Amino acid sequence: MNNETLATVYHGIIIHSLDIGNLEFIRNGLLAVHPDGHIAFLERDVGQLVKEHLFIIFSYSQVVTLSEHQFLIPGFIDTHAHAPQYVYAGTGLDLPLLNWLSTYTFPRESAFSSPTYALDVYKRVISRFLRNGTTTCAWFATIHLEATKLLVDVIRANGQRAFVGKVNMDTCGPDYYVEKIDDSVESTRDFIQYVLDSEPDTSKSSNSSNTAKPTRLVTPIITPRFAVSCTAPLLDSLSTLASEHDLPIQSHLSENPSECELVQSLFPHCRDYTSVYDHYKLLTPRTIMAHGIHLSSEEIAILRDRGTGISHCPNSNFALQSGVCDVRRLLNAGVKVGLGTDVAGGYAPSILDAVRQAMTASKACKIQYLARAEERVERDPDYNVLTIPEVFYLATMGGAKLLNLEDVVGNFVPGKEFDALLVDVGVADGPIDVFDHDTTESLFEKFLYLGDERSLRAVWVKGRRVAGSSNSDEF
Ligand SMILES: O=c1[nH]c(=O)c2nc[nH]c2[nH]1
Ligand SMILES: [Zn+2]
Repeated sequence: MNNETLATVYHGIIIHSLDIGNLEFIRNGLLAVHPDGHIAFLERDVGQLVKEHLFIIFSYSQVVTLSEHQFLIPGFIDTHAHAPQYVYAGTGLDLPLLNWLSTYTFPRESAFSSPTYALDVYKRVISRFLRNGTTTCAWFATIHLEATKLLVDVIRANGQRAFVGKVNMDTCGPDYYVEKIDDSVESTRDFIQYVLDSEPDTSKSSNSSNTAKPTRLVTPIITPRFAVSCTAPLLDSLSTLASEHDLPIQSHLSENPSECELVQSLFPHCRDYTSVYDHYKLLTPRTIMAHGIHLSSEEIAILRDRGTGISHCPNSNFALQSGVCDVRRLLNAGVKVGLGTDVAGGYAPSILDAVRQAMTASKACKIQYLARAEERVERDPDYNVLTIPEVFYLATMGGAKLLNLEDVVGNFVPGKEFDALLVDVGVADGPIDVFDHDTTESLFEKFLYLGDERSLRAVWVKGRRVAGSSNSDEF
């Protein structure tokens, strides 16, 4: 029997979110992964007898016993990132959104007309995100069909779970980076077919036992860049495409005050920015809107009623001086929220960074609230800063819910697929020092604030090891 046909049983500390604010620490857990990548069972507090005889009880499985400074957590979910923008991540953060787009973004994205260039960049960005523990990502590509197909190929070859969108933009762009509406729609249609045909949905034919329904690893996603860059007929055609193929949708919403004013002037018949997308039937339970910083209460109510969620991208919001998104307000209103890196408006290719900056953004909201209480009083007079369990939830289960993958990934409920990270806070020459007073809880918190790719010994998607700092024989 070779390793591929064996179940794997992990024994040790397992940490995951059952719900927002309900973080479960399992100290003496057993988690079994079926060879097809599904979680077969999760046992809490296994007895001494089982612990001592693991290798006999599970003689038909590989048994992995974690050390005291290691723990398993669900893989991170990045709900918003731009793959081509990785080439200038960490540069060009001196301008606000609209100037930033025309000065840095459009020139760089236009270079993806070259498939060879695209292939080289896409290999590097996917590998970088996987090493940082991003097991699922919602990607924006560029307007180029061939390059976007290559992004799908690279993602599949590297084993990431992903949503990939060919970007649509037929107006308000520079001459060198704008599409004709018919080309935009036709190439999107071609792209959808490419992704669907090259990975048939196995959910109808599977007879795999004890598992949730199998899902595709890469899903096409309809991607109008934002309301500024799409004409009304293009928005119409894209919503038709999404409903014809029952596909998710992603875009940007209410990121920057000048952008909001521009949208209002381009769509004077709509009451506000959110209503533009609503008018063109682009707000569905499968829509992910990045940012949502400057929303009125009415706009938030529309999002909640449509089941549309927000990808919170705090690094980008600070870096492009866009504003501070009040996540507590969105959560209180019942809007779904996940975290996004928004590379390269955000400079860091890591959801650990998004966790940290989400904490800082929440504290900035509180500070703002304290300083200007009379203006914000009707928002939430008892403003509560986000907690570690809440932000970890946003990085895992919250992202899964936003992407409608909550039955597939996000935590370790049996039947879900094993997308996971093996964290080692004691790794030699790593970013974390462990002291005698440390507890499992404090080490988990240190990992969230101080950890980096060295702390991730193994990264799995659907049970397949796709990255990690240990050599692959070890895990
Ligand atoms: O952060 C952002 N990045 C982008 O590429 C973009 N395009 C429109 N709006 C945007 N916001
Ligand atoms: Zn973005």
